[in-house]
Amino acid sequence: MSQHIAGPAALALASLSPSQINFLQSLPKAELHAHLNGSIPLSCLQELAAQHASGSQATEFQSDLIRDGIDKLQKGVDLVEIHDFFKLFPAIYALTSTPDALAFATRAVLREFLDGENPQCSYLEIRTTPRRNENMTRRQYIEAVLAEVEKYDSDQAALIVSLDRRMGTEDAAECVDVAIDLRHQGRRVVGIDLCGDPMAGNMAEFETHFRRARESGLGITLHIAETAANSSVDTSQLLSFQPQRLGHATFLDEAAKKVVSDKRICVEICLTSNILCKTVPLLDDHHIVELLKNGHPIAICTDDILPFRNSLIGEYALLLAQPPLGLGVTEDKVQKLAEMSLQNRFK
Ligand SMILES: CNc1ncnc2c1ncn2[C@@H]1O[C@H](COP(=O)(O)O)[C@@H](O)[C@H]1O
Repeated sequence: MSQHIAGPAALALASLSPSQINFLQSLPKAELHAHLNGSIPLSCLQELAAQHASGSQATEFQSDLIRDGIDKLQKGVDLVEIHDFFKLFPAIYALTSTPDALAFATRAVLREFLDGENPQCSYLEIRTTPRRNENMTRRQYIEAVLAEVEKYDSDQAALIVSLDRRMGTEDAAECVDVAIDLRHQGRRVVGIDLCGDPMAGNMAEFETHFRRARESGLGITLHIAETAANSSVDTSQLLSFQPQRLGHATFLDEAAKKVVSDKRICVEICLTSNILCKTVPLLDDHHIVELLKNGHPIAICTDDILPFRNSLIGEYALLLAQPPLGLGVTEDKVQKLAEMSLQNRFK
């Protein structure tokens, strides 16, 4: 594991015995909610920054943006609230703006999760939002990432294409078109996600895109009710897209909770992310407590290991560690949760 971990996951991990750590490392488990550009190892980003600085095209504005962004990530981000989180990405995006740089970053992310003596997981569904710029089309973006994903076995890695809540309908349609087309060609695109600033966009406009994706056999996962400000209308609109999985689902109202519970929709749980983005004050207040009590399907995930400085083993340590550092879940139960994550992968 090369990623430096810090914060709640690191404290929980440090409190475990060597045999508990061995237990967590040996558990087969799936990482189902990891954003590509939020999961780039810092050392890889620094290498991309060095290449960028030596390139002739670097403008002063971009160089300052990148230096400032890397500096923040290196020190460890301290978010006042979730909206600060999204401001981290322009610097990262400046470094992953060509197919080569994107492929380089994707290789590093895949290695981080899947390679080495103690890989973080046995199966990874990496997700990313296709960007178009002067160097690449959205299709070229997806193909650059997918080519790296497909270097791994189909039981190890797959791609989810993310739509951003801020996307216009034509851009969203283009992403879904490419995902469907690649899937029809037998390529390893397994799902469509909806992510981005939780307050942006009109979800009614996404209905047609998710219907088409569903009808083509792609899995659907949606960031939902990530902040207290997300409305019931927004939440019920998203549930009408018939997702198989939900990201965060922190602030579901009672009606939404009933739908999620009745349909046993898997919730992708990102403990460190929610605590650092301050949507959940303490581990004990996290909605995982209720989901665990109800035996609801969940998958433990990292979200963005670059800014959150966590790891999948660290997130599992938050389950196993004794309170107040962790939730004190038994090994038997942790094992079942790891199995559950594998059962909820997209096909
Ligand atoms: C903290 N919780 C979150 N909530 C919502 N969206 C998030 C997110 N974490 C990451 N993203 C989304 O993923 C993008 C980065 O990866 P890709 O460029 O797609 O690979 C971010 O720009 C944001 O839109």
